[in-house]
Amino acid sequence: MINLENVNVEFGEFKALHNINCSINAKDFILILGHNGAGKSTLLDVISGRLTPSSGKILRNNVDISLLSEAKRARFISRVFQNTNMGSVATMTVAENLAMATLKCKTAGFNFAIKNFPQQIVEETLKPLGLRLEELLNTPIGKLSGGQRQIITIIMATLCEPDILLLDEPTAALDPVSTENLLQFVHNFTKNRNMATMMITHAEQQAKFLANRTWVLQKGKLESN
Ligand SMILES: Nc1ncnc2c1ncn2[C@@H]1O[C@H](COP(=O)(O)OP(=O)(O)OP(=O)(O)O)[C@@H](O)[C@H]1O
Repeated sequence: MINLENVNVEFGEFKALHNINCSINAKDFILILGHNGAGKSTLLDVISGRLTPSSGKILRNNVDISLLSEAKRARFISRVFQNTNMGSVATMTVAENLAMATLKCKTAGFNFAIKNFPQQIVEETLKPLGLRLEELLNTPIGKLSGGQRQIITIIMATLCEPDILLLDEPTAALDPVSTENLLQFVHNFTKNRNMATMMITHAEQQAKFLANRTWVLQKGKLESN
């Protein structure tokens, strides 16, 4: 589905990614491990289009997307950051944030989206979680706990059914119990979807039950693939 061919990323003299070759298939759950500065976020940056490779190619279904903008790739590649402020708006309610996320796949405006709030998100996604998040729809998202907000952010990132979900240390700001809950949520949420997930984590032991593949980056090189 997504293939990286001989991808290099250079910042001036410094080479952050060295000749990366890998493939990401539908339904893969790939853990990305590595020390600080190993190149993990840079790898997600180059896949999401935040960075353009210095050389090499990124293919989606055999089409070269290396020069496609981040905004255009967002239709099929969704990214969630450790800082939930980057994926949701604190002062807007949970419902407004979810409605806003539906706009990514439509041409309608925000007023239309909020007036036509998709109840199916409540019935099909929120209620089955059993976390009573549907009771918080009218609460500003900034008032939720870090774990609750991260769950809503991940749901928002997947409303347009991307091919691939990129999770950049989604548990980094969470306590151990919230980390367990979030990982369990991610497991339940991703397993029945026809979507690949790549997750950067420093919580390898806790997260390894999620993954069918584990990649380790070391000084910009992909050690296991
Ligand atoms: N815009 C940039 N300009 C120069 N160097 C950069 C830039 N972005 C990243 N780097 C360098 O590239 C290397 C890889 O950074 P990256 O953020 O990908 O590491 P990481 O594995 O995600 O680390 P961490 O676990 O600390 O988040 C680091 O040495 C970093 O300093």
